Amino acid sequence: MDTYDVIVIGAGPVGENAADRATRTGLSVAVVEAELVGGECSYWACIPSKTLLRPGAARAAAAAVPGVADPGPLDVDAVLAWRDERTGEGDDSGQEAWLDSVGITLLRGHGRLVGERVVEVTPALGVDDDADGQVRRLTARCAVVVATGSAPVLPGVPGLAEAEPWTSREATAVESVPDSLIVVGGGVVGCEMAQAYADLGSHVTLLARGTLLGGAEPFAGEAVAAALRDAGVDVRLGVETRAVTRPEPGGPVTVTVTDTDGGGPADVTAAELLVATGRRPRTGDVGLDTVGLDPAAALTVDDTTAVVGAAPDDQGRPWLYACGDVTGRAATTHQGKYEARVCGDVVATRFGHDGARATDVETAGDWSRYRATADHGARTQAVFTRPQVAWVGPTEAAARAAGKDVDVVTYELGDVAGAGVTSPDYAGRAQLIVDRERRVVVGATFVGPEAAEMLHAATIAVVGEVPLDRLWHAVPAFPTVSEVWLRLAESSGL
Ligand SMILES: Cc1cc2nc3c(=O)[nH]c(=O)nc-3n(C[C@H](O)[C@H](O)[C@H](O)COP(=O)(O)OP(=O)(O)OC[C@H]3O[C@@H](n4cnc5c(N)ncnc54)[C@H](O)[C@@H]3O)c2cc1C
Ligand SMILES: NC(=O)c1ccc[n+]([C@@H]2O[C@H](COP(=O)([O-])OP(=O)(O)OC[C@H]3O[C@@H](n4cnc5c(N)ncnc54)[C@H](O)[C@@H]3O)[C@@H](O)[C@H]2O)c1
Repeated sequence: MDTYDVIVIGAGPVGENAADRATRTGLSVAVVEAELVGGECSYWACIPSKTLLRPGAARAAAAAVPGVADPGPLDVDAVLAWRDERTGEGDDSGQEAWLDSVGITLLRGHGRLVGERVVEVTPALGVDDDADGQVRRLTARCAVVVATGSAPVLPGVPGLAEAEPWTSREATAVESVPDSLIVVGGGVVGCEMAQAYADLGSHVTLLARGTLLGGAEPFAGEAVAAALRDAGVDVRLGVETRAVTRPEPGGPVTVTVTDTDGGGPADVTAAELLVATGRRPRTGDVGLDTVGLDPAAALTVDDTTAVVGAAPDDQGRPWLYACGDVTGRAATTHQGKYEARVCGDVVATRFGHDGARATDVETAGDWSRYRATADHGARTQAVFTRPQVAWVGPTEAAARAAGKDVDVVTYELGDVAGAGVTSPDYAGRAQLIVDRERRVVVGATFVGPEAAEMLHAATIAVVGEVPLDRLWHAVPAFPTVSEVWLRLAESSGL
């Protein structure tokens, strides 16, 4: 039996980071990966989707400025080639070399708990495993970290599974762009992919059962819906998908919808269908039942990333940890990697060779490196549509639902001097949610060109709980769009 101090199941961005931090006090760490080191994010999610979106954004930015020649349509082959270059065409040898360089052992195969601190690795389909097809048993002296990510959810619509729709994997790995595409789901994947495929020349129909980007402020989804329509996307809000038919495999596909208020039915036909109706934590085949946990549920963790409900080791220390999509806390790479840094540091300190510091974890405060506190009030998200949407902390509705007494301050980005010199038709909106009593920013949303780049200032204000009176002294440069901070402060009474 192979023994390591720490075993991480899943070498996505989150597992890699947890493993890296856990090595820092001298612990030996192995990661088990069933597919590609780098996970969903590197090959089928963040990186390919952003490379598919960036050329359209760059073209639009150029077209919005007087004096720049019409950039014309995108060169689709060149866009796909850039996507391939950025994703390494599914070659993870670079990431494998990085693991090696930081002293982490990679074991290829499917990892599954078979008891307390014992992990079985079985050969995974299509993976060149390290044990010649043999099952290996590994023991963790200290801790096991589950970082197995999430998988797309297909709703139980009649005919949908038989139609073999795309999930985000097929949409981001596409080799030729279909003439027309139906997207079911108005969340982040649905909106970003509708944008990308419209940019790439496909006729896109976006079917959303509610509004767009339901997790964001309503004005954000409204702005994205309007802009997608301007870009030629047929955006249908408030429609329920009832049935799907695809008579010939690979042939045209028809989706039957009804209005959620009772209208319809109506048919929409296209060359391809993408289903983007959410993801669920990948917990089903990780052996959670062998350690007394529910394999059908997300792995609930406390702020040290220890799994809630797992029995501690014989010294009373938590041995099972989880971070990233599998916890159901947040489903973004940056938030997952933040949890991974906390997880790795907790494990390294609790079990590391400098045992004298182990109590640091127990005595640490909320904003120490040993607590994933930002997961609660300071989660960030950026959506790379046009306009971009970026937010930190709760929306106004979520803040009020949580019983917070807040003021809401908004300002149109187009009215800021920096906007006028960025492009003549620059438009967007910034909104702050301000705790009325403490006069600190608890949430912020930006909608507009490159809004994602404006987010971090707000994140610092929220995490730092910077009072508005002090923010007043953070002077934005002229003429930048960030001058909106000054206008927002004025609007809040300064
Ligand atoms: C289309 C799309 C675009 C996205 N764009 C962004 C973006 O721009 N920015 C952003 O922050 N987030 C984005 N996300 C979300 C982001 O991809 C995820 O939050 C992130 O990948 C989560 O990382 P993870 O390591 O938890 O999981 P994953 O990236 O899913 O990695 C988990 C790894 O575990 C492996 N694994 C699973 N089970 C086992 C097992 N039993 N044994 C061994 N290995 C196993 C998997 O093979 C995988 O490599 C996007 C998601 C999608 C779908
Ligand atoms: N830029 C980014 O950070 C980025 C990009 C893409 C994805 N992601 C992450 O990936 C995760 C998954 O994205 P997603 O868009 O699949 O999920 P999501 O939860 O953001 O959106 C799913 C959408 O599908 C709708 N839906 C659910 N069931 C449906 C049904 N039966 N019929 C029609 N619509 C239905 C929901 O109402 C919702 O609007 C998100 O949590 C997101 O954080 C992040």
